[in-house]
Amino acid sequence: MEEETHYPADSDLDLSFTSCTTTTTDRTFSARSSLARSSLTLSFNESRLSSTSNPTSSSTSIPNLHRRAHRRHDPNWAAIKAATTLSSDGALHLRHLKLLRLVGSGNLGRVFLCRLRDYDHANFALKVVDRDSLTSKKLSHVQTEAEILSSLDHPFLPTLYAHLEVSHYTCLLIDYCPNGDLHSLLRKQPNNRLPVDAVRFYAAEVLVALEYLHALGIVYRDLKPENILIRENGHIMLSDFDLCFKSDISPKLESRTHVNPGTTRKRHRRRTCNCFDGRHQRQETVMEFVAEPTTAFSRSCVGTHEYLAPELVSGSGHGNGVDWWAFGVLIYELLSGTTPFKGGSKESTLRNIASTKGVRFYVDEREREEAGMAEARDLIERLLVKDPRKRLGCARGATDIKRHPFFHGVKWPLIRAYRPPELRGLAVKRSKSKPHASHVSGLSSSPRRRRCWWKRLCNYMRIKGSKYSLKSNQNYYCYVNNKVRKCV
Ligand SMILES: Nc1ncnc2c1ncn2[C@@H]1O[C@H](COP(=O)(O)OP(=O)(O)OP(=O)(O)O)[C@@H](O)[C@H]1O
Repeated sequence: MEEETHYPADSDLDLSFTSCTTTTTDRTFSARSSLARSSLTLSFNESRLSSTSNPTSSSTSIPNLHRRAHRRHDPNWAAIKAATTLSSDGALHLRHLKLLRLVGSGNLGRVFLCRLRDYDHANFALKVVDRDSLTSKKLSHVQTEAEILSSLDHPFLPTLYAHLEVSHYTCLLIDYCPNGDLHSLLRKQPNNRLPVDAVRFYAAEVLVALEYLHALGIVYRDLKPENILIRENGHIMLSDFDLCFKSDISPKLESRTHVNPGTTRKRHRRRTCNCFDGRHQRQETVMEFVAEPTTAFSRSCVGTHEYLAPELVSGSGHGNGVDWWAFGVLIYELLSGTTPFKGGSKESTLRNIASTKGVRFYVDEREREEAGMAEARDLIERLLVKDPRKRLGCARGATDIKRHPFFHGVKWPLIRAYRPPELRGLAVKRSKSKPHASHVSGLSSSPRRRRCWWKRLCNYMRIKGSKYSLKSNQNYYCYVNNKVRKCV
């Protein structure tokens, strides 16, 4: 079926943004919005980003992001560049876009799927905000979102292709995510929960995105599955930056000493004797880059009830620790289908968060045995520490969290190349280039799973009657090495 399209002219904005919604889209949207949890804002003394745009003037602009390193091969930029080359003033205008359908609405505005008029192969999302219908506080949220979007350059965060100020509308052109959000995806899974491997994949990507935001001094403050969108390639894109808080950061290099019994590295090495077993251990001093806004401070109570950190609920002031708390709630929800402090009402949820009671897990035996579950529970317990000073991530940020055993084996620099999980209701378009050999999950396979693979491989070799017989003291890697040597 052909999609209904509408070509907006800069002069007929009111018509363009109200006439192209189809009944189907409305149905999809209302189903999603009834389940999604809304964010709250209770501002006491907000320090907001200063606005650079003039909201009354009509203007069009394209941020100069395409010069940035990781955008060089982005086909969407190529399409935008082609469209603007033909434009008389070299800028992108609303008339260059055709709106295909409404994909969702939020507190601030509506989001449309759109394409460039003359370059049909690239999809974009256009967030349209009617400034006339917003209060001054919501207007400041729009400005915050626009400014933060324009400063981002990361694969797990949106790219702002254009920021159009036309009449009383603010339009932000960003990447379109056809796979919806993680909240809707979770609801499509058996028992509303994801397997541990899939949780590790999404958690690792969110962690890297938060690390990047924190390095820019941005505290996200609205982490929840509804704000984690899934791109066409199955990787994530954090969205919704209107509740962010920007602080000054002072990146520093910190030295950390860690004990490594089997290290062969020569750098900064010192030998110590273990008092308990008398064995020699090596102490390594590693220099680490820490760029977390650990001194950021805001008193506003913003976020979504079930994801609010205790210091947000009490209004005692907060920093980047609220994101690490929400990160713990997120992992809990992805694993169990519910949030850890959820009560019968919003008030009782807030009471549970503010109480001294710790996190409790309700998992059945089968789930308890799932490889990685124990590590996941340990990580959650360390993140959901009510005192932010003792919470994992609050002292040195993502660096400490990445080191937790739940993420053991994840090769962080290769995170973009990991194969996304295959889940019910998720249609992932595989890239032509070969993805990294291991899925994030496969890297930290349990000894039980490795034994299982090993057994299967032995059976297979027996059936094939291979001349490369496997002895029980050989492992798979020895086998592969032998085979390679013989081939040579
Ligand atoms: N880039 C995108 N691709 C696909 N869908 C999107 C995109 N951005 C937003 N959406 C969808 O549009 C809806 C509203 O978007 P968004 O949350 O950004 O609006 P908002 O006004 O900031 O909402 P909120 O009430 O959460 O502040 C959401 O359901 C979201 O899933």
